Amino acid sequence: MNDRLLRAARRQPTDTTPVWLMRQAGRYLPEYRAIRGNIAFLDLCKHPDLAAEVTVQPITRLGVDAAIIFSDILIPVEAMGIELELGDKGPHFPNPVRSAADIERLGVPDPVQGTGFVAEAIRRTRRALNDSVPVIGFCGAPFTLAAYMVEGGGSKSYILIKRLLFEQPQLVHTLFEKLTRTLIPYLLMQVEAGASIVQIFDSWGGELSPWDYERFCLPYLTRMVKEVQAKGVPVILFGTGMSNHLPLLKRTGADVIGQDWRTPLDEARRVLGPDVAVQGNLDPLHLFLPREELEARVVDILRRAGPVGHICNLGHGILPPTDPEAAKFFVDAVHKHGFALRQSP
Ligand SMILES: Cc1c2[nH]c(c1CCC(=O)O)Cc1[nH]c(c(CCC(=O)O)c1C)Cc1[nH]c(c(CCC(=O)O)c1C)Cc1[nH]c(c(C)c1CCC(=O)O)C2
Repeated sequence: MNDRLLRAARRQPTDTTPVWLMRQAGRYLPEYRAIRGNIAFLDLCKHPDLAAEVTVQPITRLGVDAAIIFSDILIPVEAMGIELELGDKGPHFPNPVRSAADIERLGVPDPVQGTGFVAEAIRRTRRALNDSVPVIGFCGAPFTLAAYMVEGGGSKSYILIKRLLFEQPQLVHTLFEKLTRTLIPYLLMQVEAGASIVQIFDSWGGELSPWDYERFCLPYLTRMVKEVQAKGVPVILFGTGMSNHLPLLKRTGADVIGQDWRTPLDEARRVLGPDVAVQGNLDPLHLFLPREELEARVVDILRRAGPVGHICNLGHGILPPTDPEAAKFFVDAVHKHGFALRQSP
């Protein structure tokens, strides 16, 4: 198996820098759009054969060093018994979670009964890949998931979830506790099915001050990280807008801390110290730069990160209008300059 990504996560030497792209299976790929043209997004997630097929698409086309299972962070939330719609405008919960009774009604699903199709997609993906690259499992973090559940969908201001947090903190702790008791077995099911590493997406965690993040999020994240690591599997923790939260993220014990493009990786390293790996962090919009400028950004990222303990990636998900050739150029440039960096560090 190409184990560059797993070695980098454990800060072991590699021949070059491993790379994958958040949202690497998605609408920028014509072969994804061809399948998605005939099936709704949630149905695609729940159809293990097709989910495995789209998971493998970017491996074949881009030559990335890992597959991330095709699914969504909201899949286990739906299994808690709340109606979820995923339309053109993003996720929508027609009956958002706003009261004690709403939280009381949520279940803690058995992972196989509620979301067994994810495990099946992982098994089929591993077979299709013939174990050529590792499979990344994932879930959302309690705050990011709760933000969708309480707001009823995406948000710009996060007023409802933050008001609930500050006006009725005990309610939010009850919700986070239920989410954590759902997410830990969900991640362990993915590990059991063949995920070799997992990523926790706290995409909107940067909306909270470090003070609130420490009190409301850290205890749950730390539990999730510990339980996965107890199975011998490394954990990547990713968030955006969290330059000032890095000391907290480090305290979760995660093996890898994912960075968006706002934090230069040498600065992240200065704060995080030598015993944590970093992931990132090209601005997804940089894939629209002329090729030689894109290449210069890659060289800069690799130099700042150094040769050990770096998984290269975008700073957030790849955007639908991106040219797949630009994504391929990015992956090739990381591999080429990653080799060169190790010849003359
Ligand atoms: C916040 C979040 C969500 N989902 C996810 C996050 C965290 C990552 C991040 O911060 O971006 C995680 C996610 N969503 C998807 C994956 C698949 C794996 C991958 O290739 O990275 C992963 C890891 C597929 C998807 N999830 C979604 C799509 C688009 C669905 C389609 O085909 O129409 C895909 C490929 C839908 C989705 N799902 C979500 C949103 C906001 C949207 C709509 C945005 C959009 O339309 O691009 C919630």
